[in-house]
Amino acid sequence: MYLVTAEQMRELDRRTIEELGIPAVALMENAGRAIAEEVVALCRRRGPGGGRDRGNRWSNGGSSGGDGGSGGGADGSSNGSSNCSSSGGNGGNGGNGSSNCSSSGGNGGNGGNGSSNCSSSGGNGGSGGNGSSNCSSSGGNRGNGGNGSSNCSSSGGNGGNGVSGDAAAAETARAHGERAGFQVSGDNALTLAHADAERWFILVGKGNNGGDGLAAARHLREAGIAATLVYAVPPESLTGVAALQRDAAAALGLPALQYGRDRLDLAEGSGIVDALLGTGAAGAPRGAYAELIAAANRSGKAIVSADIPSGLDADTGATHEPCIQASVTVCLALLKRGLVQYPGAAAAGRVVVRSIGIPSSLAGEEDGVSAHLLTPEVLQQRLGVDVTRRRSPEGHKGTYGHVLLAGGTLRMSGAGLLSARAALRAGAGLVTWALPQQLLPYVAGAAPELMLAPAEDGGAGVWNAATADELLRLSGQRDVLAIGPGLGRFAGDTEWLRRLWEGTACPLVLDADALNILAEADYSGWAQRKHPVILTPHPGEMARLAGRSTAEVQADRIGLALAYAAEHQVTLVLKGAHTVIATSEGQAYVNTTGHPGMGTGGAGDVLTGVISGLLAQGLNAAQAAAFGVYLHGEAGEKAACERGNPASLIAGDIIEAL
Ligand SMILES: NC(=O)C1=CN([C@@H]2O[C@H](COP(=O)(O)OP(=O)(O)OC[C@H]3O[C@@H](n4cnc5c(N)ncnc54)[C@H](OP(=O)(O)O)[C@@H]3O)[C@@H](O)[C@H]2O)[C@@H](O)CC1
Ligand SMILES: [K+]
Repeated sequence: MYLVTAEQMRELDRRTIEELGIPAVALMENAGRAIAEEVVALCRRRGPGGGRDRGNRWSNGGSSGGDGGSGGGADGSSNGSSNCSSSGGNGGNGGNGSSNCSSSGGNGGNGGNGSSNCSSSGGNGGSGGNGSSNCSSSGGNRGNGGNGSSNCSSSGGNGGNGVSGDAAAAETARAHGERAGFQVSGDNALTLAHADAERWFILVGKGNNGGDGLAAARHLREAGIAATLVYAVPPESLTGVAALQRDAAAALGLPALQYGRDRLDLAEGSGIVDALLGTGAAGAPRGAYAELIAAANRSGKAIVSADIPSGLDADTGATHEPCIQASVTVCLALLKRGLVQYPGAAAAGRVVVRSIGIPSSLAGEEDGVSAHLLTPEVLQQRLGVDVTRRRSPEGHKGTYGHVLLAGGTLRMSGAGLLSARAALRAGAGLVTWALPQQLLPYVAGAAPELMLAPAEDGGAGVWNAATADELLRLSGQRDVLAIGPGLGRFAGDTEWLRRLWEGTACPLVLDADALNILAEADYSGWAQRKHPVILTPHPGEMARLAGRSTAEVQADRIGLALAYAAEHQVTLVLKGAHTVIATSEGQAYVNTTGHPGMGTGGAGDVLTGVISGLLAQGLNAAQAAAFGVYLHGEAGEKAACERGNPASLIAGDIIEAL
């Protein structure tokens, strides 16, 4: 999934409108419809008078899709493309071809062959037919969809067999005197059982984001939901397509208030659509915008944001004061970078990316588009990683490479051990841990699979500058050198690192104190390396490397990581929630795996080991960094789950979950 800046999004809008000839108002119409569908989906999830429903996950695609697994488990295995979600009940079986199944309270039916959308609310979904089929069931049992194009819905009772496009079958039925069951449904995505209990305020800004909100208001009204417009500015000040939407809403008689002129209590509604500011926002919200945002947050009502939460910097994820705290953000066309970096990711709540007619293939043609959400698809298709980690039947330990790790001191021996063990679990054929000699009696046998290479330490149990010779010799027969976990600082460490940087003919992974050494050295003057370098700083280490404050690093993680990687020709792994991987060629990947329980000592050492282990197996720097981060986060999730309470997670658990 692409991640774009506001500037890149504007360019894609422009090309869609000017080069493809798709009118701006059509895009806005689609945007409004998508927002309305997500409001309806939220209303369905929480039920009448429900709570705020704040979540935090990304999903892609159709209405109400992707709210996986609250309650029953989705049984969504299907061939082809399938989105299954289940809330309270069991998701049905996805059929062949494209299938969207959602179930709320009941059992989802079986998706049929071809394109099938099945949703079930309170009852059991039936089987989708062959061909294109939309089935929904509310309160009763769903009938079976027929062949051909079929729309079936059932409310309260048992659905009959859906009318199908198979004329011959219908004719046969008539010939046998049977009366075909007949079902007509409305627009399921905009159907809400308790619509009359809902009253939404639509906060409308001056620009196109406001236009999206106005279009959404009309669609909500179609769904039977009362929608009241709240203009932040006099409606007359809207221009262009937003003004068209204003006029359409007025012609339909949608009630409209103007902030500051009319009485308004947002707490009187059941939810709020935030269409104040989008990608055209500049700086902190001003005047009526700021006051409306603060009032919306105070109201305690669910907020659905159009495109981005108003008050968020769409590029960096920084939040201005005030910034909307959304339950759901309906991100339009392509995922904005600011929605995947904290604190923006928290302000956005659950992010749903909805297509509005801007082809994502246009993004692929743009040189400037350089960031992606790190998903299994991106790993496989963009980075060419075999995510199955398949082993060759003919393979042996020599096939999977040899890691040399330099780290650990008497007081920080565990960091080296964790890193070395993680390299083994990542699949490296062999791992040699080079360590100060004094450590040997304490760690020998701690991990029998490891090879140990004691370095002369003069009895002090710490590293010294003279060990560079031994490391250079050892690295000659190894596939990767990782330096840093538990390394500590020592006299002459800058020169020591320079010799290893310049003298090793294999990829280099630098972490922890190796990064601190680098931060103090002017390493741009060191000889250029033929083999790649991966740096794995946490925000504090990144701040030292870049000569910034930690707050500055966190304020624009993607931008800074990209700039640093390009300037220093390294692959950079900027750790933290939603770790950023930036390559020297200008590609950034934002990780989607991980768990708050991973904030524990040694987790970073484990990551260094995993990345090194992957490099040893022949992955290139971008592949190893990205896949390593992904696997590390996934293992953390699994380990946190196994522990029961994430606070109990320790770094060793992550290794065991790999
Ligand atoms: N282009 C398209 O075809 C499509 C675009 N789409 C949608 O459009 C959105 C982008 O729309 P946009 O460019 O009109 O900007 P937007 O964020 O609505 O508002 C800018 C206005 O707000 C004002 N303003 C700015 N900063 C402010 C502040 N800090 N505090 C207060 N006011 C501030 C500023 O007014 P000014 O101060 O300049 O008078 C300016 O006029 C995008 O996110 C998506 O939702 C979709 O429909 C798909 C098709
Ligand atoms: K918004």
